[in-house]
Amino acid sequence: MKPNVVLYRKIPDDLLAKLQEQCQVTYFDGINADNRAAFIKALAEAEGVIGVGLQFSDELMAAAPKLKAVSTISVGYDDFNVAKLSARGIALMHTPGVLTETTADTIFTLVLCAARRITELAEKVKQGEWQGSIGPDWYGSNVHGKTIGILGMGRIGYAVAKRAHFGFGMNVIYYNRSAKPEAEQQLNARRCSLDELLADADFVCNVLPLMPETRHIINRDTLAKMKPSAFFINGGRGASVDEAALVEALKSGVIKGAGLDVFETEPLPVNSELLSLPNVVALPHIGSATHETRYEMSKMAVENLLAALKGDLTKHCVNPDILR
Ligand SMILES: NC(=O)C1=CN([C@@H]2O[C@H](COP(=O)(O)OP(=O)(O)OC[C@H]3O[C@@H](n4cnc5c(N)ncnc54)[C@H](O)[C@@H]3O)[C@@H](O)[C@H]2O)C=CC1
Ligand SMILES: O=C(O)C(=O)CO
Repeated sequence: MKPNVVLYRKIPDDLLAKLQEQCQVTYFDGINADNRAAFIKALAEAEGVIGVGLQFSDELMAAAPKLKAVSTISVGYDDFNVAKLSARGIALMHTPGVLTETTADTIFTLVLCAARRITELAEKVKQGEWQGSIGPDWYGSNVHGKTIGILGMGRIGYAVAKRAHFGFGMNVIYYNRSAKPEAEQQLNARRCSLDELLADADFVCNVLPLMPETRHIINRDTLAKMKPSAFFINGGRGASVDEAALVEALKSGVIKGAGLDVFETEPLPVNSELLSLPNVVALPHIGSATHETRYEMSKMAVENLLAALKGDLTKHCVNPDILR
């Protein structure tokens, strides 16, 4: 008999067909207040779950007594409690690698947009405010030749650093829990302490995964250690930043500006003070959002789930130790 699978995010038709060939699929086009009860009911028979963008709470875990594998269509897996999944022998699969370069493109775009005030000034042009030759009040800051500090020199951190080093002649420093010899050899990157990075970087760029140690790693104290001319870029997770402290730092000139793809609450509430600040570039969590990359992520997530349901945890499994 085919295993029951609950899919809670739209995926391309050919990938849905592939999933349906091997599984009995119950599909939800995202979970909201109207369909949550039906989703919870469907979980009762689910051996597999696949989707993204939903906190997989204790309530949902309890509603899924037959669960064997969860496949998130993302590389970040902070929506899941890995320890609790492992304790129940449930495999957690994710999508590393396929989104690395696309996400690095987005993050570097934020570096450029924040430094050169692209969105702010483009808006002024549209509003008819470009009435003469521009002066220093519309100038930005150089990117080339500056120092970029990468928080989290993993797959995406390295891809951002590669762009900075080869494309823009930037000096690369990084904070990571282990040394990254490849980055040091290929990009002349220097590993340093968090404090050193904050003090030296012109662009502090967060690509750390969200976990208890990294929650609010950017806060009032760490922001105060940055240069007043520096920019903070967030391409990791919103909750790595104390957003109230960031707003304060941006308003009071503790730092110069920010480029943000991720937020503590998503979608970013329309009354967020961040939106009223001219020195903030805010994107709607589009790090990996290209047609090509989102297709590859869905494909990998489907393949991951099918493999995990057959007991194959050799690829893209967060907790392969459950087999021991
Ligand atoms: N904005 C977006 O759309 C996207 C955001 N992301 C975020 O980026 C994160 C990173 O993705 P990858 O680079 O693929 O992951 P990765 O696992 O390759 O890199 C993470 C790096 O952070 C380091 N690290 C982890 N915890 C640390 C700690 N407490 N202190 C210091 N270093 C620590 C690891 O050693 C590793 O080098 C994801 O977890 C996700 O949250 C990922 C994709 C898209
Ligand atoms: O994959 C992730 O972790 C994202 O944030 C979206 O691509």
